[in-house]
Amino acid sequence: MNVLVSGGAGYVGSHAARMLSRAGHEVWAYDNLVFGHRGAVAPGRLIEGDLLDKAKVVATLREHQIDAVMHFAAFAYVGESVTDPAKYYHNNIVGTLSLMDAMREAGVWRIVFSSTCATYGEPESVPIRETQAQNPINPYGYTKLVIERALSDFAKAYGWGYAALRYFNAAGASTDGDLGEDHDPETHLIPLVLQVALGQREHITIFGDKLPTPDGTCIRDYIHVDDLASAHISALEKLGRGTEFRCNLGTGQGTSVKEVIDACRAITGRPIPAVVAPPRAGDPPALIADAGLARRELGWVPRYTSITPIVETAWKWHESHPDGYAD
Ligand SMILES: NC(=O)c1ccc[n+]([C@@H]2O[C@H](COP(=O)([O-])OP(=O)(O)OC[C@H]3O[C@@H](n4cnc5c(N)ncnc54)[C@H](O)[C@@H]3O)[C@@H](O)[C@H]2O)c1
Ligand SMILES: O=c1ccn([C@@H]2O[C@H](COP(=O)(O)OP(=O)(O)O[C@H]3O[C@H](CO)[C@H](O)[C@H](O)[C@H]3O)[C@@H](O)[C@H]2O)c(=O)[nH]1
Repeated sequence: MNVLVSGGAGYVGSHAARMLSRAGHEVWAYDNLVFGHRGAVAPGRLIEGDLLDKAKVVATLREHQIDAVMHFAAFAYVGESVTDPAKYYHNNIVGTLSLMDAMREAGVWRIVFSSTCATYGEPESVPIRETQAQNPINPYGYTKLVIERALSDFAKAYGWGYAALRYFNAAGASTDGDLGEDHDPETHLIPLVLQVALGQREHITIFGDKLPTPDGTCIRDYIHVDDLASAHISALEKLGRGTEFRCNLGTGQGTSVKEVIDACRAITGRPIPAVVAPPRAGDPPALIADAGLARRELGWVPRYTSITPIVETAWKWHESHPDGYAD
């Protein structure tokens, strides 16, 4: 297929674009480079543009005879979405609806969408199944839920085929160390811990150590970025007219903040000072996917099921790219 990857110069999108291309698809990344990196995209495959520039999206879809869109482009800082919700509603909802209008105009009806476990809000129980209620507790999660709903309506009314993939915590980097996580500002746990290992930060702050978990720190389900990418390709290949597919992408394994830090100490061999601070507002103590549906429906099996190999790939990237893509 000819695939347009929105946000293809970003962290998850760049890994997916490369895997798509290696699987034999023709791939173009569409990114405004607000957070993306030129160096994360194969030469000649980056189209610089904004989701909100509908005319440019339509022209791009037509010029490259696009069959499907993988839609990663969004803003994704949970905290900022609370303090500046307008920015999130505008980019993640208006921007995505503009992309969807452009797809209709160009006759493109297949889309794989980056959703999030943040659409569940405070989980009713853990592990989280797709049947749980979705009650997001921040604007970021709500913007993603709105698009899930819009996609469902488009599937019913216009015969679109879509997959909304609810990632848990994306982590790790490509095994060859060429692609990795480079966010500015960085807020995610693993890159922050590895920046401490590199001497770029003095310590890692643990947000709470008296939570109702076995070691008192937050538990998350870390899913390798290449496993996310392979799930996207499996989902894409499954889309027919009217297909509606919504599923979690996680390993089903929980890892605590302390366990992540210990894994980073063991892998880097460097001391990583940690300081305990109060819990971060809105952080549920434990988020773990029930990952059964993706396995059953997509035949998808994550390659990375424990934190050690995930951190090993992340360390390979951070050690060889201490300044990220340096662009
Ligand atoms: N990283 C995670 O743990 C995680 C978890 C759940 C869901 N997600 C979702 O996955 C997707 C990718 O996340 P990421 O971590 O790779 O983020 P990222 O910021 O690295 O990538 C997003 C890319 O989209 C681009 N972009 C943003 N707005 C755009 C616009 N209006 N027009 C064109 N390009 C635009 C940015 O420049 C960036 O390159 C996001 O939709 C995010 O909400 C991420
Ligand atoms: O300096 C830090 C940073 C994080 N944490 C903890 O580490 C865990 C992971 O935090 P991240 O910020 O790496 O990830 P989140 O779980 O907050 O966020 C992820 O899940 C969200 C849904 O809740 C969104 O989908 C978001 O895009 C995605 O990165 C959390 O328990 C957090 O409290 C720390 O202790 N110290």
